[in-house]
Amino acid sequence: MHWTPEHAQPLNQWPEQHLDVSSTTPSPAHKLELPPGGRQRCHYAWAHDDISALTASNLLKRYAEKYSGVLDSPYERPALGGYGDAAFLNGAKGDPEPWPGPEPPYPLASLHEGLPGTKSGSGGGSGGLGGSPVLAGNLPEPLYAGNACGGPSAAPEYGAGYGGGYLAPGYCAQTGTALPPPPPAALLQPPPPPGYGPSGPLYNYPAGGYAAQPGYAALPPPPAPPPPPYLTSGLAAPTPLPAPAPPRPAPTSYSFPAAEAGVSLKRKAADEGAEGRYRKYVYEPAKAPAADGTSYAATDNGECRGNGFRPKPPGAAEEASGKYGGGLPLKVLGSPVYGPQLEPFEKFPERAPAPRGGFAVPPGEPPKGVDPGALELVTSKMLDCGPPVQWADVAGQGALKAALEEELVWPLLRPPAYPGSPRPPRTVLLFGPRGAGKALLGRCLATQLGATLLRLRGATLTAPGSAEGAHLLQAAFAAARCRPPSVLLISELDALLPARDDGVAAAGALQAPLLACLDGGCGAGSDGVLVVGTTSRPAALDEATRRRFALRFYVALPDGPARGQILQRALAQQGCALNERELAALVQGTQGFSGGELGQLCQQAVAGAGLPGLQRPLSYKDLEAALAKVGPRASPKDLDSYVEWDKMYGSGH
Ligand SMILES: Nc1ncnc2c1ncn2[C@@H]1O[C@H](COP(=O)(O)OP(=O)(O)OP(=O)(O)O)[C@@H](O)[C@H]1O
Ligand SMILES: [Mg+2]
Repeated sequence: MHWTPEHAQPLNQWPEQHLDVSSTTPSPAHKLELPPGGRQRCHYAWAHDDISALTASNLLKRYAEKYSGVLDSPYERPALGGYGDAAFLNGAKGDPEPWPGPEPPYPLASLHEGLPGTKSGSGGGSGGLGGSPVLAGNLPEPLYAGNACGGPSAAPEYGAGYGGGYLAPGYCAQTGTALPPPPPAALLQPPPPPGYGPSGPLYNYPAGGYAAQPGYAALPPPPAPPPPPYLTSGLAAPTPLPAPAPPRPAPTSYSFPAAEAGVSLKRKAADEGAEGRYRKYVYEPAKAPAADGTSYAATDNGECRGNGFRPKPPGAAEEASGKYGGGLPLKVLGSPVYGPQLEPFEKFPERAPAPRGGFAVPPGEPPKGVDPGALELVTSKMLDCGPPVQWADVAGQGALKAALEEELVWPLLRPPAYPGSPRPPRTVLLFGPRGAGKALLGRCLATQLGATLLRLRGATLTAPGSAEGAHLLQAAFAAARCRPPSVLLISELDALLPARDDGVAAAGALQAPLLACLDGGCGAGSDGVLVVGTTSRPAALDEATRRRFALRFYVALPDGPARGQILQRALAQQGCALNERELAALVQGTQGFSGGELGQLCQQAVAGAGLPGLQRPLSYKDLEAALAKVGPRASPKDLDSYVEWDKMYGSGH
């Protein structure tokens, strides 16, 4: 058949002039899946009118020579009638059946071979997608793992720089090197007929393309570039890309970001810190105190002119020993402090707890109405001289730590902006599951405020009966008030209140003295005293008690990374170091555990291993065995109730 220019009529006249071609070779841009059912005469729309007649006839001749065998290939093709002409010829209009069954589409490359930009000689490995972006767009992803050409719409041989010309397999955009400017697309590829845009499938291949075809898996290496004659003259043949890198093996191990080298996380944290709310909390090792010692005004005797809370005096040595009877401070006991958190948290210059013993009630008149014996008891038994707790010692809880710092610590440390300016909050309620870290955060607040910490437990106060308990409570508030700054941490606050669920007043309910002290009774003014109440039963608090706490924060269970950090630290204390895969499995297996329960798990593992004195480090098996005995206490229903309570009464964060 001789192609003549009138064949290349504008497409809108095409229906009147469709062509009967003796050759069954489709124009490359209109390569159709020949319908199954044997050899058929096909009608093709030739719609390009830009290549010269000579070129076209050369092309035709070549196609005819090269592809005359195609129709003898073994694939069964459905009868052409299976696709209405309109459907067949205007694939975008019709919706022909997707190619049936597993039968693979015949190897495309052999059909595209000999096309401009393709290699000469025998059909190379398939997988080269025809140049037509639409054709390519609907076929399986190119099988090259490292295909530099992007998704399926770009032929895996050349990048877009070639405008999707007919490309032999194996050429990819030289992303690094500049390709010669692409030849005018019209030269390389006849424009698709109207209605076939790159977006609309020209041939309605199944959207997901075809399943990877057998035999396609191991593609032969990309063939050599086609000799120049097949490329529009003047274009240098693109240099072949090196064989694509083999796909990377899936990562076998799980690495806790916080467990990574602090540097990388710090860099990451710094990046994360660059924007967003936690900008100022980018984790940094403690900085040396500023030359003048503090970043806020302090009276000459080192007392902070703020709200009675005192910054750490410049250069004050960290108290070496702590509540652990001369043991190493908390930080040293475990593995190095938690690596920078996932939500990094800036540390204030590390603060030492108030000097030990400095809490003795000043000589002279004990505060009025306070039982001296109780006072003595409180200051000796309830004073917490534990090691300082820095923000980084609390794993996870990034948002909560930010809220505590911004809404509590800073306002308390900052001197009043002006006389009569609103007083910062002096009471905060931390609620959440047992062992979630509420008391730990209370201790952290005392460290950040440079305050002395007095710890009370609701159960301890109610045990000796309400009268005794009331004296202890009043003495605690009085002691805190006569030695500011101090933090009064009252755990299990709910134990002080009448048990609301059964309506019967709990023995020793101390609600009245509690509310009186929270209202400023029990001793001198409450400047310089922060009361931190914690409870795992917030619903037991009645409205009167709830309202006494200006801030109420939910302390949730640790998430995966936080659990990993707590486990790593607890295991380090047992001389146990799991590999990342084991650690990941353990983190996965301790979903719903609180920090306290993770600690119990490790202790159970030690006990279970029957290792008096730990002759050998704990193994993963010991921990697995312990998992059978220690489980999370908080049920999903409990967790939901915390979230509900937080929504209703929480300060949010
Ligand atoms: N986020 C955390 N990071 C590090 N350690 C934690 C964390 N949460 C809990 N722990 C550890 O778990 C143990 C229990 O923590 P804590 O006493 O603060 O829990 P709690 O919420 O006060 O429990 P309860 O409700 O029983 O009083 C402590 O040893 C603490 O160090
Ligand atoms: Mg507690």
